Amino acid sequence: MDIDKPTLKRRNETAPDTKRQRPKLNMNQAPRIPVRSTLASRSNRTSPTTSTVSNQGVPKKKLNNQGVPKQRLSNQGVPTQRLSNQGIPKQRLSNQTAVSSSTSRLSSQNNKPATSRLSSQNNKPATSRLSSQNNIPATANGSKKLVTKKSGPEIPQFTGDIKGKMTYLQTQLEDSGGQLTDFEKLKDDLESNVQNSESLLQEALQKVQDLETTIESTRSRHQEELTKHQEKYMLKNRDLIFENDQNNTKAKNWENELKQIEDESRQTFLALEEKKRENVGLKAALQKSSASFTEVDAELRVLKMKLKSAGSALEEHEGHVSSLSNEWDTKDNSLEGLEKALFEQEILRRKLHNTIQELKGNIRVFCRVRPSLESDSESNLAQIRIFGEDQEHMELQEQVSSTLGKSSTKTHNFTFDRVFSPSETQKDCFEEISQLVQSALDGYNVCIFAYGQTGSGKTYTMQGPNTVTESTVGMIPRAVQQIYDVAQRLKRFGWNYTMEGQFLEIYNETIHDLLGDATKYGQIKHEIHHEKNGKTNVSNMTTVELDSPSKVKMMLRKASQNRATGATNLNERSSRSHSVFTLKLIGHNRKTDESTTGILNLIDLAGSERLSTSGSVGDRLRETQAINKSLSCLGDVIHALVNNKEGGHIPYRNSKLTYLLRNSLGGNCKTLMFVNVSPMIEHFGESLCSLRFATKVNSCHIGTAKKSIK
Ligand SMILES: Nc1ncnc2c1ncn2[C@@H]1O[C@H](COP(=O)(O)OP(=O)(O)OP(=O)(O)O)[C@@H](O)[C@H]1O
Repeated sequence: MDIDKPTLKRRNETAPDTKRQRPKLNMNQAPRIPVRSTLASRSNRTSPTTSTVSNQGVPKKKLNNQGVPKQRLSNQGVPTQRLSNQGIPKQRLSNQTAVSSSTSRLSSQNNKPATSRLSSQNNKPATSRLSSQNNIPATANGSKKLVTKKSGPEIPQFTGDIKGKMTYLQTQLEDSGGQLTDFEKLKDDLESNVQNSESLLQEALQKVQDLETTIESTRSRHQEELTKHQEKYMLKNRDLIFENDQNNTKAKNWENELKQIEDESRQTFLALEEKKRENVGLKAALQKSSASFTEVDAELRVLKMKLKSAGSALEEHEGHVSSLSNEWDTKDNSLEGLEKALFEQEILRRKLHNTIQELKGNIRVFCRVRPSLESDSESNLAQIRIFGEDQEHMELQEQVSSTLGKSSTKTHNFTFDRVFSPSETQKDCFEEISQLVQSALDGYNVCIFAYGQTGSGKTYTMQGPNTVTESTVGMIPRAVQQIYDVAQRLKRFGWNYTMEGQFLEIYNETIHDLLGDATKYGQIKHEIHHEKNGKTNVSNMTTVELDSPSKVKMMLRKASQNRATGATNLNERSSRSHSVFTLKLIGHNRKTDESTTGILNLIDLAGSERLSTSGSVGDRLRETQAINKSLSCLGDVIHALVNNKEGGHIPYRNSKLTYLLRNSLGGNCKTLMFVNVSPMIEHFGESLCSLRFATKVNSCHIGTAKKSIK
């Protein structure tokens, strides 16, 4: 092996005396990493994408413990594995080959060969330096002979001088020790170089990162600006389109206007032409007119004269009108006087009317015989004769046979206030009772009720038939209509009336509200209360303000729907309850400040047939018993009123009906009873019973009615 070969590697292998050849590395001249070129290469590598950059802009996978990318370090000439712990493994540093390669790599960073650099530090070529340090003569000199060994340093062969050999080896060992120290120093230098390089690298990375951030922010700013410019451009574009549209519309409008103006000017021109022609005509007419003006002037003068004479005639007429006006004033005064007199007359009429009513008696009985119906047979008609000056008598003939079988005619005579024949109409009946309705308006308590057997015509009389017409309408609607009419008439005398209506039925001694909810019958209790001022109230009742006659129709319809009806063998539509319609009339006279409250009760009693003829059983039997009881109580009350001694007991409380009518029967009240009878012979017995009951009532003279005035 040639130890003079100028490479460190060879020198190490041959292990020559390197004591004085130790490479002296000047730290100031330590190899440096050209920052600029590294940065350039880094930026070239990192710039295409930001996705490989970690938070700090350095790809994570490439960072070792000290944050230095392994690959990059190796690129800079320092192997990655050698940088563990302090960057350079000791075992390799002891190996000169490793140092040599490291040095050569470091030299390559300075673009210089390692050997030449080391040589330059000593200003000598390395090989020559080493050979000079060894002071060993080259083989060519032949003074010393070197033995070449493959492993370990070559030892010169001394032929007999062992001591000299030892000294030589000693010297060489010392040299090797010194060389080792140099290498260790070199290693330290290299390590510090590596550290410097790392810090430089860190700096460079930081700068790269900063640059990347700057690039990123610049890019996003540019992007933003670009977006802004684009938006601005779009808005501007839109505005321009809009402006363009508007301009187009304007241009179109101007075009239309221009056209219109053209048309107008053409028309104006034509009109002007026409006017010109007219003007010529007018000029001609003016000439004509001025000629006739003279004639008109003369005529005007004549007319003025006529007007003068008409003025004097008008003055004359005005005088006449003034005298007529005076006459009118006088008549107006007398009209006022007449109205006053009429008002007084009305008061007098009321007084007389009620005096007559009182004279007629406060309880009156009318009998009404209904006509035979299609369902009745002609041959079964009873012999009934009505006669008397006021149609007040009636005679019923009955064929009786004696116990011996001899047949004879028995006559039954009755007298009432009025007997209505089957041919008499609803209107005829109402004429008679309208006087009592008037009394209710005057502030009296009036009670009109219909009594009779089932099917005798009570409901027909009080309300009318099922399908009602103007001629068949019953007493209740007629009474309400009359009250409306009279109330209207009385307005001129200062009277103002309000009307309230209630409709109830007494079924099996229980009160039901016929204007209420029929499904709640039995759930709501109705109590009768009599106040000290003579008023009667029933609790929980529906009260309807009757401000128009049509409301009465509605009310009657609802009541007839609610009314309990049941079939018996006497009448297909038999009312099994008493129905009581109560009309409260409250009047006030603003002229005299007089107030009145009248009550009109219109009652349709339940059928009065006897138990034996009704053929009722079960529920119907109980109904009939309740009806008969209340009707007999009514008879008892009337009987007691007839025989009334001052403070005598009147059994009003014995039935709901009599208790309800306490203030409408007797004392201050006017009572009218319709006794309805059937013309049929088969009902003869029941008719006789009804007529006898009515006679009993008719014989009563119950006190003197008193008006309710405040
Ligand atoms: N004056 C009359 N003119 C014509 N038809 C009448 C007259 N009076 C009664 N009627 C008819 O006789 C039938 C029985 O009359 P209504 O129902 O009025 O008897 P009622 O006494 O009220 O019987 P109930 O006690 O069952 O109520 C009905 O069809 C009715 O139209």
